[in-house]
Amino acid sequence: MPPRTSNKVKVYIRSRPTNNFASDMIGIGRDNRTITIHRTPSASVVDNKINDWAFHFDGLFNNVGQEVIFDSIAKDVVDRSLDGYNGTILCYGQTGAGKTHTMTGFTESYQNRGIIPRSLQHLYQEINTRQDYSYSVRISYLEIYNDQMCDLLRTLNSQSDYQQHLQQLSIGEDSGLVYIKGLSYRIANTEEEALNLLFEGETNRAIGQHVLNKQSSRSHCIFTVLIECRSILSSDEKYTISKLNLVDLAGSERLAKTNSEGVTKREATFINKSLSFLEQAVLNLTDKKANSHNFRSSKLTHTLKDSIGGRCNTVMIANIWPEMQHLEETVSTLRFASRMACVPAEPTVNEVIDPVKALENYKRENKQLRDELALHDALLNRNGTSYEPISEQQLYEIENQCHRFIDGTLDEIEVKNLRQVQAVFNAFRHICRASEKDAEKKLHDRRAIADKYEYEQQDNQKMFGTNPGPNGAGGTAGDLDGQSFGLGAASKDQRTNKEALLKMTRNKRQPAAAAAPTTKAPGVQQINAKDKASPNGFKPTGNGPQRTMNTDDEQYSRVKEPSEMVDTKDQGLHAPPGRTVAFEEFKQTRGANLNKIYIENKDIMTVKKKQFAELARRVNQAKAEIDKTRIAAERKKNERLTMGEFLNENGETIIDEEEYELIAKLQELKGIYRTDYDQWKNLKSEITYCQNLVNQCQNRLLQEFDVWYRECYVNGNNTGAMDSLLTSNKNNNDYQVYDDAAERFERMQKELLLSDLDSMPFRQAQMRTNRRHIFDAAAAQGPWKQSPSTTVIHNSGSYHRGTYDEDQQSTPPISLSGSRQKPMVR
Ligand SMILES: Nc1ncnc2c1ncn2[C@@H]1O[C@H](COP(=O)(O)OP(=O)(O)OP(=O)(O)O)[C@@H](O)[C@H]1O
Repeated sequence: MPPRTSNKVKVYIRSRPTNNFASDMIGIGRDNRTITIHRTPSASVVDNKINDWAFHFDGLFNNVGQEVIFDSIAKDVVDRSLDGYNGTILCYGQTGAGKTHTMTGFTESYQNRGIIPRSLQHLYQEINTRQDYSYSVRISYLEIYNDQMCDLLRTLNSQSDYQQHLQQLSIGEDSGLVYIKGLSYRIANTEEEALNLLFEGETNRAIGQHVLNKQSSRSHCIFTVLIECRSILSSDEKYTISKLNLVDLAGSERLAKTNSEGVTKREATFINKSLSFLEQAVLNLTDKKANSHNFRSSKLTHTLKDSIGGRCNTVMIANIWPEMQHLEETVSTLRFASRMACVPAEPTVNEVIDPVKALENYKRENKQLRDELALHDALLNRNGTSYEPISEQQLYEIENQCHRFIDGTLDEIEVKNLRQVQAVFNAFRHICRASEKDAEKKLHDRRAIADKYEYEQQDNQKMFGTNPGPNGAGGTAGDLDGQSFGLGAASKDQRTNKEALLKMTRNKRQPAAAAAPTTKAPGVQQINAKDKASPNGFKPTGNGPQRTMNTDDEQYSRVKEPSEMVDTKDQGLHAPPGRTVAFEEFKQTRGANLNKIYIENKDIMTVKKKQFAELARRVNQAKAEIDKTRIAAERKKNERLTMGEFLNENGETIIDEEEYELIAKLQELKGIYRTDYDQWKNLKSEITYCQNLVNQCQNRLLQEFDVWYRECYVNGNNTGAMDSLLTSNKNNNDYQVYDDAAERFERMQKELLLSDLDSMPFRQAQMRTNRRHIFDAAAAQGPWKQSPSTTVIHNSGSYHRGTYDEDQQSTPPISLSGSRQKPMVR
């Protein structure tokens, strides 16, 4: 066994003197640190239990007196508590093994007094020798009975007092330190006062015992000495507060063995429960990953949360009763003790800062520094330098100077001391923040204007010429003033519907229809029929009856709707459909094959992505399972190690079935994990590949659509603007298959505008002019009769050039299927 490392809880074994020492079963090593147990297996019963153990501790005490125990185990803890370290000494073991004897001893026999009275004696003796420090000692005595706490230093006159006090305490925590609310801490200036408190507590405990149990101590008792230590010599604001816990745990017992009944059984259940919580908590302390919350599972563990290991100097004495009939209990005590021996402990001094003293010190230091500065200035003949705090008035003046400095009306800001330098910096910061806020507000206002402008612009583009005309014709779309390009707002019912538009657009490009103007698609005929009665679906002047919308009417009005730029009232010009609509059509015609491949690829990718997600879930699940199993296996291994390893004749380690199963399960899980993980990785590359295919399809689709759109709607000579529009959009990373070119164009414009708000009016005007040029160029190519002198502003807001005869208003102004149909560029 390797020697025990010092940064662990120290554990000692004390065996109760007996004439029946089971020497054939219990062996004590010569080093007085090792104890071996050998249990003879029962001949009649098949017994798979372990029968041999070897435990290694910090010390073993057999047949030694109280003084040796104190000097060897407790003295150092008491000394260190005077140095500011928290200390805990706790006695653990089966009932009757000598815990109370070790901790308290016989209160009536001085020679046989236990650790507590000896500690108190040593404590005060030591305090008297430490002349440079002032100590204040306070004492509390807590009993935990049936998971209820009782303050043993309260005056308890009767049994009912005892029961009443059980209810009055609760446990609190502050920055990881545990305290008992309501527990009294009594000042003890001398050893005698402290012993008085110990005996008072013992008396109260006896009152409790009288009512609640008549046998051994059936409760856990924590005698706490709180030591506050301040230096007398130094004015240091730091001081130490340490807590010395002397714990006498209730004895563990086996219910079956003691045949406990009634109250005793209930007590034993509570004791065993709290001790097993303690075991669990100790086990968790040895496992870094374990949750420290289970300290709260019982009053005992919660109270001792900051007193076992960690920053606390902890020592445990495991009391055993080395007789044959107590072998089971002895093994169980030793096993718990060996677990405790694994709990890490790195004791640290509990230093506290006294705020009052700290303030006094700072004030003194401040004064000294000022005096020194004054002396320094006097030596350098620097008069008039003040080190007083800056007044409000001075601050105002400094800020003023900073403003003037920024404006350029002041060349220098005069500063004489550090405070002023800081004040100047603060003033600059203040000014900077104020102007930032101001700029933000201005930007916000401008953006609001820009957005509004942008919105109007978009709206206008969509509804090119859909405003009610100046003649007041209800719902008539057109220019507001009847002179310009007619950007206005369309009413809702005038807006188009995609399908209708698509239908109409297709009809427009029917080759047969294009060749023979007289052959019209049914939809077209229907519209024309309507046109006869009411061209445009509106009454052209304000005098006629208001338009009533029926289904056909609606359809017609949709066709005329400007949002997709359909032709208006005259025979001749036609606006191209929006790119979204055109794209739908393209996907069903020339781009059908490509679109099919695109959709197929996307579907495959979707399926793969689903598989990918499922696999990822499985991989994660396997990982979680592995982690869980690994923790369990490690815990099992630790248990095995702390109990001492057992080897077979070949020198191989023997492990129990549970641990074996855990290891096997771990291997199996790792296999599953590896397979799934490999699959997951393969699928990941497949998805990347599929994504590339989908992207390629998308791009192809778009490229071919652009070509097709140009062929169908843009005349060869007029493609410049459209080209630039398309090209600029292609460079945009956010390019979406379903994006309308116009929308992208708008977005680009918006970005430009937002980047330079001052240029907004200029750019808007430029856009409008460009549009006009494009339109002019497109219109100039038209096969219709051109008469540049005639300019017609249609109700739809679109603007056509060509022959227009007012008298022809009764004839349909638009022939969607005729040869005169001419797509327009907007
Ligand atoms: N080392 C020892 N030397 C002399 N007597 C001892 C020693 N250890 C125990 N005894 C005696 O054994 C008896 C039981 O001891 P004690 O009450 O301390 O046990 P305990 O572990 O506190 O039991 P419980 O958990 O039931 O309170 C007492 O009479 C005590 O004096």
